[in-house]
Amino acid sequence: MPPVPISPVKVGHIDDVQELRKTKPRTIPQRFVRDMTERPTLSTTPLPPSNTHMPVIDFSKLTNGNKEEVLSEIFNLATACEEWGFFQVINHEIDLNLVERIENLSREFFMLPLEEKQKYPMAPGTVQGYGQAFVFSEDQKLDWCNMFALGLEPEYVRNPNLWPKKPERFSETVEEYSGKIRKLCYNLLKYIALGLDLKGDVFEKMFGVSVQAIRMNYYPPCSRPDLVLGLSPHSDGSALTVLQQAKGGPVGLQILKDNTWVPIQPIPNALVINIGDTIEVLTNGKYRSVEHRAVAHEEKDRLSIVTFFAPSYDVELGPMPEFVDENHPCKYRTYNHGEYSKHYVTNKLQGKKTLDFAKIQTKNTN
Ligand SMILES: COC(=O)C(/C=C/C1=C(C)CCCC1(C)C)=C/O[C@H]1C=C(C)C(=O)O1
Ligand SMILES: O=C(O)CCC(=O)C(=O)O
Ligand SMILES: [Fe+2]
Repeated sequence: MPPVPISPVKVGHIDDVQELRKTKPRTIPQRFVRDMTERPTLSTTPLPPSNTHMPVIDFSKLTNGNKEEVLSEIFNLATACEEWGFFQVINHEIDLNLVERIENLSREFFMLPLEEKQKYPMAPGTVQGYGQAFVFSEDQKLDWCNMFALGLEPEYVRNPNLWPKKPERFSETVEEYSGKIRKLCYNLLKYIALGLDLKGDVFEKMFGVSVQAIRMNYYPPCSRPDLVLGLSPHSDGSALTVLQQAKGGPVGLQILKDNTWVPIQPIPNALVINIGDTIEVLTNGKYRSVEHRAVAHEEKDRLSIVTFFAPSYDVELGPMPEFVDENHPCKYRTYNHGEYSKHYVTNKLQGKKTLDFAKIQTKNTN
């Protein structure tokens, strides 16, 4: 009898992008070359700042402002969530030394020899460890990116075998950083709730022990950034995502706004926050998770550190009654978040397609 395959997912050979880059290939391997319709726009003519500068939220005004400042910043936050689905947070109260340490350690991790990183392999069809996530077939195009991801909270999403021993203090720093980001997420959810005229603790109570995961994305330079994508277009399956872009990197994040891919100019020391699919469902689409992607750069590498913050897997979710009435019919069914997570991580990143899982299909009457 032939041996039983360990994983039914056949992904073919996945080149390690950093190693590939070292060989300075004259042509980009076909598996990374996108079809014409998917290739990125790397416009050299700058868009007006009103398009590329996503809203900025001053967190210190929310936590320490006078009554007027608090109310006005909650209003700005609500507008950012409704009109952009993305915003940058300044004065977030996370020690800049910690922000710098996690950045340096992440970079040191990616700079380790391949054999060291491969001690923590991302098995085909899974999302934790070192490798490339969301690849499910041999003919799927690959992203110009190496990833390292870890489940953090609750205990049931952790895989202790994937926590690296090198660089020194990496794991402790991930724990320290993630504790602070968790607090920031709970705080942001409180102000998002208040901006929606809900009780401040509604999401914290609803989410149970929230799921949290971290992913470091390393995008090496690419001789033909016009042919590849750093990260395929997707929305995040989380409630909130927190993105830290390493200092000195090129513009890489693009968000789909009014059908145009808009490059986002990083603000030094700010964190980028985006609304995930969970908040879209809970608000019945009032706040939407926005499709985004990353592009590569010809000369510069780029590093991003991403936290996904979501409800516990046992939570049942659906649109909250406050957002459903005769003018706003219910757009999503009620489902279990654990099942949504499973669906999300077992499908390739493809715009907002994953959310079809929850959408109530409306009949086409034409
Ligand atoms: C692009 O999105 C992701 O990589 C991602 C993965 C997160 C996860 C891990 C890296 C390990 C632990 C499980 C978990 C699925 C959270 C996105 O996370 C989103 C997607 C869902 C669903 C979610 O809850 O967060
Ligand atoms: O690197 C980036 O800017 C985007 C990362 C991202 O969207 C993700 O990891 O989900
Ligand atoms: Fe994302």
